[in-house]
Amino acid sequence: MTAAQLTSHAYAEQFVPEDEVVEAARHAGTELGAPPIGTGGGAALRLLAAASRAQHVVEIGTGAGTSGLWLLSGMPADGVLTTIELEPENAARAKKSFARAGIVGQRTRVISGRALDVLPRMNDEAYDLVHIDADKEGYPAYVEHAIRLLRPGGVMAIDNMLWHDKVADPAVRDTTTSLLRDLGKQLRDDERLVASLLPVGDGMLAAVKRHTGAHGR
Ligand SMILES: C[S@@+](CC[C@H](N)C(=O)[O-])C[C@H]1O[C@@H](n2cnc3c(N)ncnc32)[C@H](O)[C@@H]1O
Repeated sequence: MTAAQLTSHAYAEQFVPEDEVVEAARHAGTELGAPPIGTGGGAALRLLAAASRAQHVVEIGTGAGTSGLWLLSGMPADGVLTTIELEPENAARAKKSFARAGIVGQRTRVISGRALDVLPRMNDEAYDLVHIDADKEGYPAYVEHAIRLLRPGGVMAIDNMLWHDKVADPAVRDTTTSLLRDLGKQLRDDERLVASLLPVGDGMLAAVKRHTGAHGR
């Protein structure tokens, strides 16, 4: 990247400012070792939630609640976020983040547990948006659950799909980078989806689940 491109990228990342509750959640996430979504990624999540009028949202990987706060700010006022988190300490901090933001209790369900234990209990085609931001080795399985959970026209958002600039470099072939590179291409070519890799934050792959039979090409 040229210096001008770097400046534009940094400008875009900070374009939508975060409020102080989001900032505090982001710092808490970093301290807890649960890397929070950045401001650019958060603003993109808010956009996707608003554009899809996401009433029912699932998140895999709550952290300290940074991405959840962004999602909630784009959802309708009575929308419900169900977010799954392995570490009880992170889940507790996320609940605090949501309370600090004045989110009423009925709007969030923070489920403590392993995503692959929780997801199979969730209903098919009952959700408008699924955000995936947890352990990378779980991503292929989370994606399949997300496609099952989404209504036709629903949106999937997957964080870290550029994986610290390693995915774009074909010479980098460690396990996580290869997994994310392969997964991105697989989703790009998946007939069930309309996908785009957005260069916000660490890379957000966003995809809409097609209506059956609507290939539109
Ligand atoms: C990158 S952080 C999530 C950051 C969060 N989305 C945010 O913006 O603040 C990943 C989170 O996924 C959680 N996690 C890791 N493996 C998990 C699993 N198998 N099931 C559920 N959560 C998991 C971690 O404990 C961690 O809090």
